[in-house]
Parts: sequence; C-alpha cells; structure tokens
Amino acid sequence: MKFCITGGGTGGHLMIAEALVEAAANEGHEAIFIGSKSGQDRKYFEDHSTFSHVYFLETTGVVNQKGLKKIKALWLVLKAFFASRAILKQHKIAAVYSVGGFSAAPASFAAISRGIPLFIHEQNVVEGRLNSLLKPFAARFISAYDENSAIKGYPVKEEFFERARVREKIKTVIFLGGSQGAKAINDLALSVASELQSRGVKIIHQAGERDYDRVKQKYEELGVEAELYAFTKEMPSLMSKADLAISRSGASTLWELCANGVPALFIPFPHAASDHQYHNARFIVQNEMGWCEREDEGLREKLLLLLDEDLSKKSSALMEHSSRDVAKMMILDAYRVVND
Ligand SMILES: CC(=O)N[C@H]1[C@@H](OP(=O)(O)OP(=O)(O)OC[C@H]2O[C@@H](n3ccc(=O)[nH]c3=O)[C@H](O)[C@@H]2O)O[C@H](CO)[C@@H](O)[C@@H]1O
Repeated sequence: MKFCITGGGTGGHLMIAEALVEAAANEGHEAIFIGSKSGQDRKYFEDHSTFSHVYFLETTGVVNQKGLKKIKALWLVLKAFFASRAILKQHKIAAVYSVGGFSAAPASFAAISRGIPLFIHEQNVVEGRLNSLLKPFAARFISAYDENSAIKGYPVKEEFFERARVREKIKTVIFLGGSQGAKAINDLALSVASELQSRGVKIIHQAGERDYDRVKQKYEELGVEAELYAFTKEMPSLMSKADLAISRSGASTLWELCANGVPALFIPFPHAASDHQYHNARFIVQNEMGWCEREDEGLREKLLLLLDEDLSKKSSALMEHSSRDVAKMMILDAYRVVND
C-alpha cells in the first residue's frame, strides 16, 4: 500500500515521521513525504530517507501570524493544498498519516477533499490547533495519553527498550535540555554539581550547542568531572547509564525515559505552546511515575531531596506503561482501516 506521511517543522514531529516510514517499509509498504520548505523538514529528509519521494512545499505557520502576514500564510496553504491534491493523485495514495505541525495542513486537507483516510498522531497531552481542527475528519487519532486511543503508547526506538532496567539507588544523574538544550537545567546542574560529586553521584549532561562552552568552563572551575555533551547521538546508551533524569518534558524525551525505565524530575519549557510540556509532565506525575516542578521553585533543594529515594516502584511503573513496536502497530492499523 502507498502512504503519504505529512507534517513536521521541528524534530518532535519529524522523528515520528521517520519512525512511521521505517515501519511502513518493514511491512512492505511504500511512503512519500509532504512537508514544508520552512522548519527542519528538509534537514531531516531531503538528502537521505526511506521515503520513495519527498516534497517540500512553500508554507509557513498561520496561527501566530497577524494582518497581511496571516493572509499571505493562508494563500500559501491554499496553493500547497492544490499541489498536495495533485501529488496524492499522482502517487495513488491510499492513506495519509499526519504527524502534526503547520506543514501537515495542505496534505491533510487534500486527503479529506479526496476522500483518502486521514490518520493523525498527536505527540502531546494538549492537542495542537491543527490536530484539533482535523480530528473530527480523521479515521484515527492516536495519542499515548488517551485511554481510548486505538493504539496505546508512543513510537520510541527499540534501543531504549532493549537497554531498559529497573532503577533502585541513584548512582548517576542525567541532565537533559531537549534538542536545543535548556539554560535553566544547565544552571541547576551547575548549582548541584559539587554536592553530587561529593556524594559519589556521577553526572551526564546534555547542555545544548548554545550553552556548551559556558557549562564546560563552569564544570572546570568547580573541579567537577561531568560527562558533557552539546548534542549527542548516543542517547539510548547515555539514558541507560542513568538512574534519575532532570529533563525538559518534550514528548519524545519523556517517552524514551519511560521506555528505558528512568524516573525523572521534569522541568517543563515554560514557553511551549499552550504550556504543553507541563501537561505532558503532569501525565507522568498523575500516574505516580515521576516528578514535575516549574523552573523557579527551589529546584536545587528538591533535587537534593530526591537523591535518597528508592526509585524501583516508579521505574517499574514507567516500563509497564510503555509499549514496544508502536509505529508498526500504527501502520498495521491504518492498513486494516483502509482495507476493511
Ligand atoms: C520547545 C518545544 O516546543 N519542543 C517541542 C518539540 O520537542 P523537541 O523536538 O525539542 O523535543 P523532544 O523531547 O520531543 O525530542 C527531542 C529528541 O531529540 C533527541 N536528542 C536530544 C538531545 C540530544 O543531544 N540528542 C538527541 O538525540 C531526544 O532523544 C529526543 O528523541 O516537539 C515535541 C513533540 O511535539 C514537543 O513535545 C516539545 O515540547
């Protein structure tokens, strides 16, 4: 069967697109991609991907624009909608899978207008605006936070499951700032680094490209040995070494920690759309699988208090809450819906 996978803008959406195209290929299906010239879509898929064809249309976000800019953005979406209709027809697409983000709009509306089943993957607890708008027209709306979702769980790479283990005592802490790094988390790490070292707790720290040099220098000044990264491709092995994470609550990171069994103190990015990182983290807290604190709430003391916790209950609960092969299940489910 031929799929079209659409959406993107940031890594959070594009990684799901990547998981889906790989799952589709493993099941013997073909997939094309429709994304945008803006955002990171081209960086991900232009030169190298499992997609048979990739299209990057000229679109920008509509929601946050005003006045003339909004009209121009809508005009671009309209042009891209007609281009997407033609692409879907040319490739005889049987199903469109949206991973959200503004670049999903043209191909999603094109699917609806052609009567092609539309499937949506929502990464966050708070629905994106486009996803909410399209939900009533979708054949499926997949969300890891919704008990009624046709597929349970979040597409996470197998390596995170393979290296999973139940955590008990805290011997290693990992600080994670999301794909961009987070200054607030870097500052927190530096404020507790000496104390951690004196208690024999090892530090792994992903600081982000922008703040890397400053953080490196500060660790040197403190005389603290930390395993420091700007951006790393070794996330599965680094997470597996850690017993506790101090992390932003971007959806992919959150579910990777879950799959690997690493309990976390989440510190949500305060400016995320509709505060969605806070709500992602609250989902974990409500299920008694971790902690969440706002950036400004005496974080150092709270972190130090956590160091004596026995993590085994939370760690086991996280592992029980994650499902393997979610991307594969999404593809199998879409195939069934289309062929029923
Ligand atoms: C600021 C913002 O709005 N971010 C959003 C963006 O997340 P963003 O893409 O920033 O963050 P996520 O946590 O979802 O994903 C980050 C991914 O990058 C990987 N990684 C990170 C650092 C590193 O050094 N190496 C590495 O491989 C992580 O393992 C993870 O797989 O999309 C997500 C999904 O819609 C949202 O939940 C986030 O809130």
